[in-house]
Amino acid sequence: MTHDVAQDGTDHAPDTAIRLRSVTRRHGSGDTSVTALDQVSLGFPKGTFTAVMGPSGSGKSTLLQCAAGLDRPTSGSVVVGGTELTGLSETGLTLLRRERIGFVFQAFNLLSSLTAEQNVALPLRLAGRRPPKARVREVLEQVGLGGRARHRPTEMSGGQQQRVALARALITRPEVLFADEPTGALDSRSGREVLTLLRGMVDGEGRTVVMVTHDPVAASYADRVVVLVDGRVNGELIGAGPGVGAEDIAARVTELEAASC
Ligand SMILES: Nc1ncnc2c1ncn2[C@@H]1O[C@H](COP(=O)(O)OP(=O)(O)OP(=O)(O)O)[C@@H](O)[C@H]1O
Repeated sequence: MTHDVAQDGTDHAPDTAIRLRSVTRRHGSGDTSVTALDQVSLGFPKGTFTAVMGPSGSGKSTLLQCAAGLDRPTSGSVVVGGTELTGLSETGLTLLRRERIGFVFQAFNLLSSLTAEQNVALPLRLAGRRPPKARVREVLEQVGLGGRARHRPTEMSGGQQQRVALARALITRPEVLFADEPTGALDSRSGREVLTLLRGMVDGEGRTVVMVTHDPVAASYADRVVVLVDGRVNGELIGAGPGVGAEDIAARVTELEAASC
């Protein structure tokens, strides 16, 4: 897909949620430096679900962190919904993350002293906004936890906690949802529930989801699988999509991982 990039660096591709251009992320310097991402160029079309796979240490989390404005590339550019992140101040990045991006992590990251509804309302409170009760209830219902609003994380299963984390990510109606191993700590049934919800956010609401996973079953919920090896995109499966089995994905990802050897 081609499109124009204006002189001011804004990205006018209306159908691209995130674009990475030649993104390199190096840690450290000199002989001990590690290149976590090496000239990665990728676009994530709006309303699609992408899984990022690859061996341990291949740069998957770094890719997610750079794309989400949680980490800054050493070089290259990241554009989210037309906004070039590399030019933003820390405050600008914080605001963008708060208003336009949602996150879900393997470890849920809920505050244990708060109830489900208080956890869900937190992003709005942090933004200085009064969380509308109806909206909090709506997102909790969306993830199937309408009856658990007053429960604390310790009173919920792992799958329920991850669904609270999902509701918290959705409260601001983000354009893009990033998920780093969202099912990594869950049993397979709870994992499937979370993946079905992620899929629904793409199909039902047109959101863009980017998910790091080691699990071909999780990847089988995505439209596309990007395979990273040694910080580079080694290939991708387009139209991975629902209907393509996890075994097929596992086999094709293994082939793509080996292709650099
Ligand atoms: N803060 C850091 N300082 C130094 N090296 C780092 C740092 N963060 C990541 N790295 C290195 O960058 C490379 C990519 O790490 P990253 O966590 O992105 O990989 P990953 O594919 O997500 O791995 P895993 O599947 O094991 O979670 C690895 O070699 C890692 O050791």
